[in-house]
Amino acid sequence: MVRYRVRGGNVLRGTAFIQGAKNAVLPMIGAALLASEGRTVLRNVPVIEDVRRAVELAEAVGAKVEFHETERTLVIDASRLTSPVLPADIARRFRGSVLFVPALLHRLGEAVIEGIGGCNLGSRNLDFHYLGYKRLGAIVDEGESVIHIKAAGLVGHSLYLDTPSHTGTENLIMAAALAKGTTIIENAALEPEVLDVIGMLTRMGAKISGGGTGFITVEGVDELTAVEHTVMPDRLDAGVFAMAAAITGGEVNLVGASLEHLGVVRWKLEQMGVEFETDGAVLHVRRDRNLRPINVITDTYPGFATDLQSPLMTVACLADGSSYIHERIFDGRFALAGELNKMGARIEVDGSRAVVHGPTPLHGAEVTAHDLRSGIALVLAGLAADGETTIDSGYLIDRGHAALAQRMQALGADVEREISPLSEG
Ligand SMILES: CC(=O)N[C@H]1[C@@H](OP(=O)(O)OP(=O)(O)OC[C@H]2O[C@@H](n3ccc(=O)[nH]c3=O)[C@H](O)[C@@H]2O)O[C@H](CO)[C@@H](O)[C@@H]1O
Ligand SMILES: C=C(OP(=O)(O)O)C(=O)O
Repeated sequence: MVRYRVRGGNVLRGTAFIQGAKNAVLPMIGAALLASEGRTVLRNVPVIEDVRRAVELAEAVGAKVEFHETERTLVIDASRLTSPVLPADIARRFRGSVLFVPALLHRLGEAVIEGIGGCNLGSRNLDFHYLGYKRLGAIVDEGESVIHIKAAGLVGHSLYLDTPSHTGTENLIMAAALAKGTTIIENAALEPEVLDVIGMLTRMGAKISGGGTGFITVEGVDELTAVEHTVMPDRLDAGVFAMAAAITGGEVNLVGASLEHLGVVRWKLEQMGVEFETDGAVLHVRRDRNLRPINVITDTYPGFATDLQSPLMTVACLADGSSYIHERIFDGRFALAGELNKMGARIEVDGSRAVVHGPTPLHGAEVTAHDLRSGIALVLAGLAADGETTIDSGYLIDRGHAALAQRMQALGADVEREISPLSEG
């Protein structure tokens, strides 16, 4: 029912406040459920739909949760969990629901997964999670529609991930944190969000070493304590606002953005002609020359983040020449190309590779978000387009970006969020 309306042509200037990281706060809510006493306080929580769903899911399993949205603070009391069931009507609406499983296994001895949601990006398997739980002693019954996991006390073991899964690493660390004995996780994810979650778990009393090396050791402890933790800034939100400045030839100050976390994304944007400068704790971004084309291959961190590949595809439409994009993480991320082509782009897709023929002036059109990042990529396209762009299925954008329209308006963009009876999402 949510739709974004963007009228293009305005150059973005001013200050944007970068939200706390969606992909850090969701596992942290899962981690908070591991504490059987006391109240956890999470600060810098992004006010996004995924967090609202996570609050509903935590309440569904028995936790008491207060989301003080104005203060961007969550207070979670998980001293009494009452149900192992992750109900389909909530769990199917976001991916982070998968991060509740370790707490349910430790606290209630079982977890019942009626459905897992998240962006529709092609195949999104969970086999590393289930194999890991099994190696730690759980019984996993993968039924047609319901997955039932039982564990009468997990025991440490050596684990290996075929690829460094982000949530897989977080889940196996949480499962190992309260297991008996030592767990080793090889080929673990290196994303900054994973390190922030390890930081929180460590303060809760978990014994975790090797974070950021790909080889993590977890010594199980008997209990974890509720703590206060401030969620790291969202590097994907920061990347999007940097690209919004870039695509409009503007100049913005990003408060709360970490240049270090942008990693390769920063180097690629610089090659395209975008300038970054840190001014103390503020990141200054501007673009005042023609955009150059770029080659991008997505990868797990520290490679180019797949979640920023979609907005980068939009920026590439305006570059002077052909850009080449190879998507290596998800097989269903190029639905965006068809939407951008409706706006005048010339993008050819061949399997996991795309060639963006720039520069193509974009014009407003009625387009659809297929997932969170294609949605925000279409907002960027609308900013650069002639005329008006409407983006249906706007709920997907609200899953991951807080107060997007207001923050864009503060930079001078003409972006409105509206509730439409005609569209879905
Ligand atoms: C809530 C959250 O943090 N979501 C992020 C997380 O998703 P998520 O944790 O789901 O992504 P993963 O890193 O697990 O998945 C990456 C790839 O590994 C495959 N795979 C993963 C697990 C598994 O058990 N088996 C398997 O084959 C997936 O199909 C996919 O092709 O990382 C993605 C990749 O950076 C990001 O796009 C998402 O924003
Ligand atoms: C893929 C994403 O999210 P999720 O894993 O929550 O679906 C995303 O944030 O772009």
